Amino acid sequence: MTATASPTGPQILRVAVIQMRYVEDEPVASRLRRAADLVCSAGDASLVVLPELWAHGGFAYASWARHAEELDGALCSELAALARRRRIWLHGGSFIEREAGVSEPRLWNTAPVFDPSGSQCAGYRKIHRFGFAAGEPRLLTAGTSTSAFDLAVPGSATVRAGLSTCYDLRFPELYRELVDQGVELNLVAAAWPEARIAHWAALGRARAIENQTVVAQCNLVGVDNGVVLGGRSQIIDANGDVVAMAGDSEEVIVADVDITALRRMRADFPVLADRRRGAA
Ligand SMILES: O=C(O)CCC(=O)C(=O)O
Repeated sequence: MTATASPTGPQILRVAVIQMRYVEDEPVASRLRRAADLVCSAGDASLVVLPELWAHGGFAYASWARHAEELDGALCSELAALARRRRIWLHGGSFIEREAGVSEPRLWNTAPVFDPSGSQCAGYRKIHRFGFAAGEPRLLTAGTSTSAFDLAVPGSATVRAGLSTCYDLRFPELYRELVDQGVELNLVAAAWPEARIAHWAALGRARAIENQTVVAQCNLVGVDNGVVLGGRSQIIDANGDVVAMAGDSEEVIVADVDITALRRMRADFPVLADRRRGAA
């Protein structure tokens, strides 16, 4: 969190969302260099978010097994070093994770998060796999647990962030679980196609409004295995207002998220307290 906060003033978290271009024939190492340059271009943002499978391809099914890495592999090590060098919280988007230490390893679509010391402070394996009978359900194992972590910066608020990936956005019950864990900020990494970009925009606002959380959605642009990726990354406040939005090219969007305003809004309009579980 960049934050300037005094004990009585607003507590502000500066969030940068890296809407990266996916280039099909680019080597993974070059994608990593470009991602690092984009992260460095995010200025003094305290939290930087990368998209889903920006290094391994959201629809590059044929090369997933070849590119898959273990949690302590080269990709995560580079991201950890980057977080440490920049002294930022870095959401690494996601990568194809290979199970360690077995002869027939499972693969997951895994989102790693690093704290400013470079330690991995959270990880999330995508629960809802996209592609129906093909794609992710055929090649990947589904995650089985939600993931949230506390972003803490001396002199400012501690904010609990929840992790989800792309297709997860269509499943509101996941976000209810996260809000029950105290989540105030949802980070969504995606490789969301242009064909359904209206859903991406609307679902992000719906998740923000119904859970009274800030939502930061980070998408790719470019073409992957014939799928045009739609961009339109957005940062939405807990009232459902879009405070930053990208277009359909590579760009970095930044917003100052006001944690004090989020808490005040929840106190003044306490919808979540009126939930009637099992009775509705
Ligand atoms: O739900 C959608 O329309 C897109 C989801 C997707 O592309 C994904 O989860 O990779």
